Amino acid sequence: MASSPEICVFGAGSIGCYVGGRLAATGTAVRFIGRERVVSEVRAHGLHLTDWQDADLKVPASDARIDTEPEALATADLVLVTVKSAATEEAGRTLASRLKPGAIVISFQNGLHNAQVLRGLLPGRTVLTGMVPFNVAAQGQGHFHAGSEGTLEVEQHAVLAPFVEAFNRAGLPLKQHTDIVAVQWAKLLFNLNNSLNALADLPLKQELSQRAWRRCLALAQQEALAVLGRAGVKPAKLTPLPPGWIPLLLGAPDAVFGVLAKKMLAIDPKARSSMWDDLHAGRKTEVDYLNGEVVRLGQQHGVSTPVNSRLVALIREAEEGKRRQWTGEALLAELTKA
Ligand SMILES: NC(=O)C1=CN([C@@H]2O[C@H](COP(=O)(O)OP(=O)(O)OC[C@H]3O[C@@H](n4cnc5c(N)ncnc54)[C@H](OP(=O)(O)O)[C@@H]3O)[C@@H](O)[C@H]2O)C=CC1
Ligand SMILES: CC(C)(CO)C(=O)C(=O)O
Repeated sequence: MASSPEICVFGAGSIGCYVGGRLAATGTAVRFIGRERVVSEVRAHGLHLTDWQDADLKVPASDARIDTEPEALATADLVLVTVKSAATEEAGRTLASRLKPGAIVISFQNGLHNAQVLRGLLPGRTVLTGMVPFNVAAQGQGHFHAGSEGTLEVEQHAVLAPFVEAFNRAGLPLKQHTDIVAVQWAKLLFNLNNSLNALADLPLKQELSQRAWRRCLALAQQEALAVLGRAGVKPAKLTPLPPGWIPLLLGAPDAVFGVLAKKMLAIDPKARSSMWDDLHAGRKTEVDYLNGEVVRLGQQHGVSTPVNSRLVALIREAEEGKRRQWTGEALLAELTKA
């Protein structure tokens, strides 16, 4: 490896442009592979990366190395896979014939099995699971804004050593974990809100400020926690409260929640879930990889999961263009009769 490593982002969208953009803006050699729409946007405007605190970084268009062709994979020391879950298999096939010897891969995706899918297609390679806790919204003209807090997490491994400094410089330190499955499940418990946020058609802050929507999330999480309990999986504690207590907090009246859960509501007022982004753009969502995982694990362990099953069905309906206008109260009634 050259003294300063080269990083390639595969799937230049919200997460890829934000994480890769911050690395590029702070002196790391980063190349991006994405679709034509994003490629022409970044070639025209460069990248502008901001966050909910005071980060404000830029990569001028002349320095933004982005292409639709995957040539950059041949020289990368580290590849960050940031496509949506349904695109992971195709990504793996593209990486397989192009990665240089010794290149490592991190899946910075939601869901549970993306790294496993990549490993299956990349035998002999080191593929690590990563987790992005914060929200990133594409604002247009190459501007990507992180609207909530959190630290990048990744499966602990010695191969990460040459890259640690680059992530530190970017202000995105990598927190390494020995039990990444527990971290993934803890994140998935939060991602059960992605489907609710998409059905609510509201910014996250507004949705989570309403008790009825929070009670829907509490139902989905309680169901998931029961399944995890039966399966013997203990989700990691990513917040001051352990995962088992969060449904209780979610059920609190608005005024109490506003005081006790200040951090949970510290979200950019315009931020929405990545599943809302997908529905809004007419794309298939990741619901099968989120609520669908609860349903599958429930089936394996004989635990019924009517709430998450119903949410999967409602999102599938919305994907097919049969989107209903839900209030939190109406959805809560629908889920409690499930
Ligand atoms: N956005 C967020 O706030 C967060 C997202 N996540 C997770 O991170 C992952 C990425 O999400 P996000 O950044 O929002 O997704 P985006 O859809 O914004 O970005 C992914 C990009 O990759 C492109 N892509 C897919 N396949 C290829 C390919 N073969 N070659 C080139 N480009 C490709 C997609 O194009 P196309 O659409 O045409 O396929 C899309 O432009 C997901 O798993 C998501 O759940 C995690 C935390 C927060
Ligand atoms: C950060 C969070 C939980 C909400 O934006 C997310 O992971 C997503 O939108 O997919």
